[in-house]
Amino acid sequence: MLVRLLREHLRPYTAFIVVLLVLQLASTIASLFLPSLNGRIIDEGVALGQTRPILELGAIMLGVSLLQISVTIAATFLGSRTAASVGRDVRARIFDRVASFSAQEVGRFGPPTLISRSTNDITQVQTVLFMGLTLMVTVPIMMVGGIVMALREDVGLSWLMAVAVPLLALVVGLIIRRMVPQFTVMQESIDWVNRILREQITGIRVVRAFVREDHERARFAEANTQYTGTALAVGKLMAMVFPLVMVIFNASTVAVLWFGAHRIEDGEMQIGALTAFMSYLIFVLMSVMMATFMATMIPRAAVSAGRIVEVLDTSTSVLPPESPEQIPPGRASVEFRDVTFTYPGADVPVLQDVSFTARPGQTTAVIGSTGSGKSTLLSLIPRLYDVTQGAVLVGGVDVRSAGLEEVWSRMGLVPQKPYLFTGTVAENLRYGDQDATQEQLWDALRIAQAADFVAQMPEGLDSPIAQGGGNVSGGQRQRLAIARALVRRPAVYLFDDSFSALDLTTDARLRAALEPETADATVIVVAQRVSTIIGADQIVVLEDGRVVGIGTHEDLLGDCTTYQEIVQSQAVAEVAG
Ligand SMILES: Nc1ncnc2c1ncn2[C@@H]1O[C@H](COP(=O)(O)OP(=O)(O)OP(=O)(O)O)[C@@H](O)[C@H]1O
Repeated sequence: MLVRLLREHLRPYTAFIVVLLVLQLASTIASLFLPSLNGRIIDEGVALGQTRPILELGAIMLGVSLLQISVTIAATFLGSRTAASVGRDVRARIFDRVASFSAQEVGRFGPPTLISRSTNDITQVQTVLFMGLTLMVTVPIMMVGGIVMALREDVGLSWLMAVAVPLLALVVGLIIRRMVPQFTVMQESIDWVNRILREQITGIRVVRAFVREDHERARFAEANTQYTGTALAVGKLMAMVFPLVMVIFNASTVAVLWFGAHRIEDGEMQIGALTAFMSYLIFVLMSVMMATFMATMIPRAAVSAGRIVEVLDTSTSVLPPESPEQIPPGRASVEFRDVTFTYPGADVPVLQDVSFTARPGQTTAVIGSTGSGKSTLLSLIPRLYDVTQGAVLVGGVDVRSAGLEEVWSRMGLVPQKPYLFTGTVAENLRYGDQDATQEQLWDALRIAQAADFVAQMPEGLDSPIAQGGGNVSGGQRQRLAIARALVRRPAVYLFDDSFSALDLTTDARLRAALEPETADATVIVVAQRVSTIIGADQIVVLEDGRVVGIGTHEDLLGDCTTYQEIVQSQAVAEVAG
């Protein structure tokens, strides 16, 4: 998955990568030359007391070092730029993909994991890519070049290389093998801590109201302790790596000095060659270490790449038609034709054989006990889900045959849990229509019975709205969401239990103000309260996903037992209240 993801996203940066590889090649070759030059300065200059070779070779060394430094800087810059660009591209693709998802796909993944996949997982891949781009050439050339150059200096000491390199690879490899499973546990622990934290922050009022703070604190402490424990275990292993590596490095240096000194004594080697050999040995050991570290990061990044590709490979179940049909402009009826709907993975349909027509200029109400399928019914109209059987028609056109944008642009949806975005009141209202004037915004607010409280806000229309609408009350949020739908002036209004958080008087005033505004539109209202829908032109009564009655309030009182029961239960509740 990692290879596939990178192959797909690195293609636009091929030229960068070629330049980067050339730069790295130059940098590594330059690095490999330095110890040899240093050795020659010692042997040809210092040992013989000659200043000229020292100056000449010193100047070459300086030049090579400057070249090496500049190409390394350029290579690192290019590497980090390419990795950051790939990260940006993958993030953008995930965003586009998630934006195309229907409620079904969002529900399948869940918002938290979609967020962590587009942040944390991409960072993992980006880090490995950066390391790969900067080490890909350096490590193998350094390793092979280091061995070749060391052998060129002295073949007699090569057995030291044959011992030190595998020993280091073995030691680091063993420690890292123990670390990798801990990394997985650590990732899970972070998820756990995040999950509890998120729940506590969003549910803080419930936690306080039910005096569950101690319980929640204990729950968090448990997750926090596991995370800390894992981090400590990883830390201990990390702490072992450095001293062990240093022991191997130092022991190798001592061995080189010891055996090299004997060879110098026997006249088989020169001091400069010994220094160069030592440097090459360190080069090789360093590259082995880097390669091993890289090898540990790849499995983590591969898991992340798998999670990213899973999102990118998921197609929306709500597909746009190949040649969209046009919904006739102007007024548009909404027709349910023998609609059956089953949620993905569920055995039983939530809606069965639902048929009715909501006409322009009329208000159609949908009522039923909780869980009877009212919200589901509404969600089929703007294609948040597609019907399992039957069809939903808007303006006589099956919503699956019309363009998605066109279907959405004809609807003004006020969801059961309205969501407001971070920004100002005006910005939120203009979600309905970007070009709406201040006048139009105030009109919509007046109809939605929201003008008074917006006028009282310190900055009126420019007052800030917190994420999700956290700084306004539930009822105010509902009214702002209604105003947002009104600003759009759609052909079809869908109100999903949108009046439930309003007191009876505001509810009545709002409905009265809405009536002239929505006179030409098709209005579908889902409601729990009979008083909200009593004047509707048509009431559809749902029970367990089936239509058990259609008619006006009076008709249904006469012939629909379920409706009579609902009316009766609410009357009893009112009397009791
Ligand atoms: N995303 C989902 N996946 C699976 N089942 C779901 C999903 N959403 C709702 N359901 C189920 O579908 C049924 C109908 O739910 P729906 O929200 O449409 O009812 P409702 O009549 O609007 O209820 P309420 O008045 O409480 O809002 C319920 O039994 C619910 O458990």
